[in-house]
Amino acid sequence: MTDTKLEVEDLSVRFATRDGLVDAVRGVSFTLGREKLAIVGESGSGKSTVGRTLLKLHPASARIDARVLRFGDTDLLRAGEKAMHAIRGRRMSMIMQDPKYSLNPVMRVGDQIAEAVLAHQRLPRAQVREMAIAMLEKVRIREPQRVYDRYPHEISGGMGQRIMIAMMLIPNPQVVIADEPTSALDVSVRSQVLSVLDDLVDERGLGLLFISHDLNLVRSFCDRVLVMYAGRVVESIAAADLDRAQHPYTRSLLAALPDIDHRRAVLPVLQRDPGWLTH
Ligand SMILES: Nc1ncnc2c1ncn2[C@@H]1O[C@H](COP(=O)(O)OP(=O)(O)OP(=O)(O)O)[C@@H](O)[C@H]1O
Repeated sequence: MTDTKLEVEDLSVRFATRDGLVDAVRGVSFTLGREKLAIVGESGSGKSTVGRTLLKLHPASARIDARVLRFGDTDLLRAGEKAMHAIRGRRMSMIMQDPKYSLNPVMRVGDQIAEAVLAHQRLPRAQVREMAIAMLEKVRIREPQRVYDRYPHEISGGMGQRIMIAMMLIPNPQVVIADEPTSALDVSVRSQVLSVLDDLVDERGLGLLFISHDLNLVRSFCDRVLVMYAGRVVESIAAADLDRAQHPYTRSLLAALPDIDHRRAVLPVLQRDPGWLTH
């Protein structure tokens, strides 16, 4: 791993709710360099809260504490709204699960990319169109000239997700947070989106924080894995070493994965241990 882009030390996020305080993230530490770092864990373990906190997209009810929360040379803890506005979507971007909610349904996809280009630089109309088409090619969309004129409902989920990635790339971000970017896609298009993300890390040298509940997927796609349980990182491990994971929670997640070669009459049930929180 080279050049640290994100540094997180002892991050805690607590929400004030009507039913009391919720400790969503507890003492999480990690760094992100030029790599694909996964955060895995079951629903409610705090993965998305970590991602949103880095962009300070948390609701007002959240209380954020950390010893270090740094993006490049910016101290995110002290960064005000103006500084965050300059970072969000420019230097650090987020890809959400479902592109349908992010694309404008009444605007042609090419025009949406062109608008994103124009938001960052002033260029003549024809050149903007050329750039938008080049971005579509970059995310491996075939017949980009035709796709340019389509509306979001006329394209597939996988194509929509790649269009979102194309838009996100325009300002050349250093860090991308992808929150379950492929869970709404079927398996055949999932690999197209993953290979586009893979190229970005290789070619542009960006850092990818890949949030997922799918241990099998991150095992083959990511370089390192943080396993979260009830707000804590219980294990941090190279993806290639997952089979040698030490923590009982990681081991039970692995044991619960379906195995096509060994059918089981009874599916394993994950047995929880209160001691996991103190490991
Ligand atoms: N705005 C909020 N107000 C109150 N509690 C919240 C808020 N956002 C998240 N939480 C709580 O924080 C905890 C962590 O939620 P988070 O969404 O980060 O988990 P997750 O691991 O990303 O789950 P999922 O995979 O379902 O998205 C949960 O208990 C959730 O209910």
